[in-house]
Order: sequence, then structure tokens, then C-alpha cells
Amino acid sequence: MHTQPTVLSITQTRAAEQAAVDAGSSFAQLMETAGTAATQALLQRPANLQRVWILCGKGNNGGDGLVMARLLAQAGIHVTVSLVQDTVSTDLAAQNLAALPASVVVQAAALAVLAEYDCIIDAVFGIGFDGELSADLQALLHACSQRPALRVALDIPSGINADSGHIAAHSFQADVCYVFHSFKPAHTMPAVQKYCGEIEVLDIGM
Ligand SMILES: NC(=O)C1=CN([C@@H]2O[C@H](COP(=O)(O)OP(=O)(O)OC[C@H]3O[C@@H](n4cnc5c(N)ncnc54)[C@H](OP(=O)(O)O)[C@@H]3O)[C@@H](O)[C@H]2O)[C@@H](O)CC1
Ligand SMILES: [K+]
Repeated sequence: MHTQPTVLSITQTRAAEQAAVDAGSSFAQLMETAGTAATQALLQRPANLQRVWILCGKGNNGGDGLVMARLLAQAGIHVTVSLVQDTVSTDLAAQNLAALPASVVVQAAALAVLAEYDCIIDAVFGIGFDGELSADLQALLHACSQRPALRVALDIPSGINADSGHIAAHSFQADVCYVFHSFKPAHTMPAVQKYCGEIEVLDIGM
């Protein structure tokens, strides 16, 4: 029997996260589990993953990317992280930035070196995104979306509003989207699904 995926709005997702924390988990644990699940799913793919570039936003979607950076580096992969908003704004993202091993290169996003990467991970924005992308981010995400590298989006491709499904100009075009816990309304929309590519829902223990 084909079962429909559970769909939770942004508000419902945040309530489910809070309920998991109230039941004994922690936001840090949820992020660690999200980054771990996405790393394991990525490593299971028959893909060339020698050099991975992770684009991190300043919020917790960026934090998920930083967890992946640590775990992929520990798996022996050459990882470069770019903080595309020049900073991190949440405690969880800051903790995971501080926890990066020395082998992870942290440098400004440089389009000139884009061709060096086998895989690009979009951890810029998740369910916290609303509105349009800045001109700089439009140029960066557009260039990434043109690359033949494996393009991975965490939770939702950056530039897309998880509730309304509004697709900002030059949103990230993924090959695979690792969705945490449950679909958001946007994941059910065919126009958004074209930006997600393959969608895999990952259990993050909530
Ligand atoms: N909480 C948890 O337990 C877990 C959360 N998880 C992960 O966290 C993600 C949600 O994280 P989040 O809430 O920090 O939001 P996120 O998507 O990173 O973006 C927020 C940033 O975007 C910014 N921003 C918004 N619009 C913008 C625009 N147009 N242009 C520019 N900037 C814009 C906004 O800036 P502000 O408007 O506040 O200045 C803010 O700084 C979720 O999708 C999942 O991946 C998992 O780890 C599981 C456990
Ligand atoms: K993303």
C-alpha cells in the first residue's frame, strides 16, 4: 500500500521540535542527528565524493551543514565550508563551527574554484527562509545550479519558502534533497519538486 508522507507546516515543525526537546532530547541533539543522517545517506550514494563544498547560511540550516562538514572530514573527504552570510547567528551553528576539525577549509565562496568540487551541499536556508535572495546569493546559487557536480539540498533548496512554496529567483537546483523529519507543504508542490530532485525524508529522532 502506498502511504502519503506526513506534511507539517513550518509552525508545526517547530512545535514538533519543541515537543521532542520537552520529551528529553535537545536542539543540539536534533541537529547532530540531522547532520549525521544526511551524511550517512550521502555516503551511501554511488557518487564521487572526493571534494565537497558546503555552503552554510547563518542559521540552523547552516548548522546542519557544519555537522556534515565535520563528519565528512572525519570520513576522509576534502571539505570546504563557505559561510555565505559571513557569519553564524545561532548558538547551535556557532558550536558546530567551533567543532570543525582543522582539516576543513573555511573560506569565502569563490566561483572561480567551483569546478574543483564533486559535490555541492546547500545548507544556506531551510524553513527559516522567506522572501527573495540577495543579488550575491542569486549569483552564487545560480552558478552552483549549473554545475555537473552532485547538488544536495538540506531540508529544502535555498530560496524556497517551505510553507507557501514561493520560489525566489535563482533558488538552488538540487539533484537530491534530504528532508528532515517530514515533508513541509512546499515539498508536495510539483514546481518545488523540480528544484528538489530526488526527495529523501530522514528520521531525526523526533
Ligand atoms: N531547530 C531545530 O531543532 C532543528 C533545525 N534544523 C534545521 O534548521 C533549519 C531551520 O533553521 P532556522 O530556523 O535557524 O532557519 P534557517 O532556515 O537556517 O534560516 C534562517 C536565517 O535565514 C535568514 N533569512 C530568512 N530569509 C532571508 C532572506 N530572504 N534573505 C536573507 N536571509 C534570510 C534569517 O535571517 P533574519 O531574517 O533572521 O535576519 C535567518 O538568519 C531547518 O530547516 C533544519 O535544516 C535541524 O537541524 C533539525 C533540528
Ligand atoms: K537548504
